[in-house]
Amino acid sequence: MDDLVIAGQAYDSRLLVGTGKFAAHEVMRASLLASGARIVTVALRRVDLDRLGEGDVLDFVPPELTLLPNTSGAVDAGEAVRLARLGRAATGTDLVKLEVTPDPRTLAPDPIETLRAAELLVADGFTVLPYCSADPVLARRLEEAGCATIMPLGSWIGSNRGLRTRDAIEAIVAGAGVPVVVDAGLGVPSDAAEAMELGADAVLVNTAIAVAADPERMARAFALATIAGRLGYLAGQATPGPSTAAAPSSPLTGFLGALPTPVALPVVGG
Ligand SMILES: CC(=O)[C@@H](O)[C@H](O)COP(=O)(O)O
Repeated sequence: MDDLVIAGQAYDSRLLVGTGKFAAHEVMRASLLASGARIVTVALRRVDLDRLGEGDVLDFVPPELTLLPNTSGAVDAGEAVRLARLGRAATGTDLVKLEVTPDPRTLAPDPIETLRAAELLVADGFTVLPYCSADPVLARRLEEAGCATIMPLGSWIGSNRGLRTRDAIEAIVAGAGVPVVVDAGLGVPSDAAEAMELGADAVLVNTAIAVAADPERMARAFALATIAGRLGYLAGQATPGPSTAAAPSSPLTGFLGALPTPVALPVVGG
């Protein structure tokens, strides 16, 4: 058993999946199932409450999965809090993925507004999972504010540029007392493995799965990569050697030294 535990709740998958950008709701549903994810995030602004039960995106999220509404589109703390409260009223969950992204070009999270919103939402009884810059000081402040996880970016949302924040993620992991979920920009399964090998507790992937030629297969690939990276981390990695010298994998001296004088091989066929 190696469950991901968030706010006292155990999940047997360390891959969280987003629901945007899929060509069709049916493809999304099949991909969610293929990913093995237990937590699925949905943008509250995409949910049409009047269409629930009539083909809204939420109708295609398998009911056994935990819904993590997000405040995507919010540009300041006030808007994020309003969206979160609407989401809670509509879905009945206290979980919220806090996103405050005022810059339309980078969708970079606003650290000050994110922290402010986190404080307000925690005080209001939410379980807050904040999307944030890869900044160990901010991560500490969010944790102190009562956030249930820290969700630093790997690279810009939707960029598929991989783990550009590797060093900062390592520093965050080293100091965090809550799960660290690397969120955004993971473009290929090996990016997820890399994040997990660094010691991240989980990863969140949306675009790379949704826009793949075969989203269902890509979802499975991310699932396996997440597991592989986690196992690699738990197994304890070897320290990299210097770039200028090899270290033989087989201890040649001991083996050759133990051999007796060469033996004459029998001649076959004449
Ligand atoms: C779906 C979500 O909530 C975001 O965190 C984001 O969209 C994920 O990033 P990628 O789309 O780059 O995977």
